[in-house]
Amino acid sequence: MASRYHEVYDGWKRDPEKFWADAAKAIDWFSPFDTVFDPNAGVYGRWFGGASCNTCFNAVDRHVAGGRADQIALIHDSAISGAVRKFTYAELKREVVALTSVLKNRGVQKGDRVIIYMPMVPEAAFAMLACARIGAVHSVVFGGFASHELATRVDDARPKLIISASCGLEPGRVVAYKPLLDKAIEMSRHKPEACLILQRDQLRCELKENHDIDYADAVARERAAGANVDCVPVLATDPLYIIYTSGTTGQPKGIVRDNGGHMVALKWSMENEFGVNPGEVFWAASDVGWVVGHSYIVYGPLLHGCTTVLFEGKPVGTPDAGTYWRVISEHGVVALFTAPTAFRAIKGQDPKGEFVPKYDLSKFRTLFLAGERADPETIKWAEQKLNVPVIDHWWQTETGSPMTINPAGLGLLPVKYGSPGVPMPGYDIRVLDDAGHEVPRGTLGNVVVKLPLPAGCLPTLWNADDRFRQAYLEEFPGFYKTADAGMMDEDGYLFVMARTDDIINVAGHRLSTGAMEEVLAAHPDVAECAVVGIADAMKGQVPLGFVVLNAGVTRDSGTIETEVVTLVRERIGPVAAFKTVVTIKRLPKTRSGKILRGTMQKIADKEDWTMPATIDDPVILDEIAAALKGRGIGL
Ligand SMILES: CCC(=O)SCCNC(=O)CCNC(=O)[C@H](O)C(C)(C)COP(=O)(O)OP(=O)(O)OC[C@H]1O[C@@H](n2cnc3c(N)ncnc32)[C@H](O)[C@@H]1OP(=O)(O)O
Repeated sequence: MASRYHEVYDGWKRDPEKFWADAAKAIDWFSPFDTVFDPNAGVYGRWFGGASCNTCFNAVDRHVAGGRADQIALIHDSAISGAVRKFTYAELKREVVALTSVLKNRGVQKGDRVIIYMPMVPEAAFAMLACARIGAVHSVVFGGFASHELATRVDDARPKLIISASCGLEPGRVVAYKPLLDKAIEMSRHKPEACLILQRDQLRCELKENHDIDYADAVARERAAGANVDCVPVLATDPLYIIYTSGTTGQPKGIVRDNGGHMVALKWSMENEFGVNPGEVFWAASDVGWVVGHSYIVYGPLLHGCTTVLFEGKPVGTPDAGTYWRVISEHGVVALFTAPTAFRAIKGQDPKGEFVPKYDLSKFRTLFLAGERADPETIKWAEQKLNVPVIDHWWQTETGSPMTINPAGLGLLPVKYGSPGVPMPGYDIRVLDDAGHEVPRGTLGNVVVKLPLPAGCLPTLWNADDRFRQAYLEEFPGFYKTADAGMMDEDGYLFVMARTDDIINVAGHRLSTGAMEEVLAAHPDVAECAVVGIADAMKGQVPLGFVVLNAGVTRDSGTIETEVVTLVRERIGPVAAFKTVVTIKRLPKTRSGKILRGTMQKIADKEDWTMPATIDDPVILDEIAAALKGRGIGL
């Protein structure tokens, strides 16, 4: 089929308001919008001002009323425990209504915040939808974060209630969530009024009297009492959720997502970008704690009337490299969205793809990869083994849906390996030099988006308009700064090469090296430190720490390094994958005192580097190279 991409994209460019007004027809509004886009509202404008709506209504209730009551809405497939649970749209509604009633009875109202700190269980999705149903603002915190990170989010979001679970399941270990939650609440200045705890059989936990509520008991009580809570009308511009993402310091940024624009953008993307039809099975193998989980495990598929798969497992080891193919065949998945790391892991264990023919993948049409750079070898391997189009695409927590993709629903364009595709309607993507001038096609520069951002993107940061302006809008006036560096080719395909800030991407997880440095610096024996992201064949990048010890420290440096690694795991969490610290005598700096992290990374990655003209003492770089060689790095 010839691609309609150019026609659709040009149509958006000619008349953006018409484009979004047409897209908005796919959503059921309680009352219509006054303006499609109001440039004078908010920081850079707001979408669908004046409209009232409800995201839970569109994701659940309208499907029940509209003939999908008996269609499976959500499949929980736990490759770790072996359990599979399925919920029809009618059952999903019953679960969500009962939970909403629990929240309501605990005094949770429109505008209140609720933190959800849960493993990959269906109750995490119920919790998100229950908040949406009464207009409460949820903030899901990824389970791989430790107490300190959770506490930071508690203090910023100030939740009335926290919904959590007794434990999560990782391969070979049960992760006790409750002690992490209790410690976070102990550390935070803000204290939630109560915690609703889902007890899992693998590890039950003690509940605190007058504070912790048993999730199952509370929901069962409401169900027995015949609870019924209607969807509360909220403004299209009211926040649906806050999702925290790494900033350049230890203080994460609270990305705000509104109700109206978010629904419109996701519904459009499901059909036109992912090429999926209502009633089909869509699987995003990510975590509800990440934006992919919000957009493409929960909201996107449900808004579109699809069946979504919520998978608790890993691409390998649960139990083998055939797990993904088992899930696709067992549940009739038509499209899978995952991170390239997952495919590198599968390829590493099953290079010949011997597990693939063991399963019936006849319904499977498309593989989507995002979250980190997809290397061409991995894409080609997946194409060859699966015999379906493999679509790399690019977006951010901030945007909530793809900025660039090869749009399956509009008809695929030719694939260019190494490129995550072409800009989607709403995104006028430019590449600028550091002075803000557009560079010629094929030239590397700062990737930016001309304002306004489209429906579904963040309107601001939670309680931090100024930080939003400063972080995203000030450096290139009139544009949103993606903080990615890349280039656009003659055919309008984008190539994304690197970050322009201190964020690194570890297995698709966006992490701040600045936040890690704050942890290293907190060790009593550390005088100075630096963290850089170095290349890793499996995870794309991993962090590498350097520490300079305080004068007079006589303790064994190996012991201190182990303590530093433990500290990062305790403060940030296992997801940081922080495993290596090298003790050095001095850090290389410019004469003005700036640490030469870029040069250190190049030495560790054995890339070409030139002696920085402003370096204070060039000999230090030899010391670094020697220290790294001693650890088998940069050889
Ligand atoms: C497009 C917009 C975006 O970019 S949104 C972000 C998209 N990113 C993603 O969806 C993430 C994709 N990555 C993954 O799903 C995983 O990394 C995959 C590929 C499955 C590999 O998982 P895994 O083998 O656990 O490695 P990892 O690097 O993720 O984990 C490192 C350590 O953290 C742990 N961990 C992970 N998740 C949890 C959790 N929910 N609760 C507790 N612990 C967790 C892992 O067990 C691992 O621990 P350890 O160091 O091995 O002890």
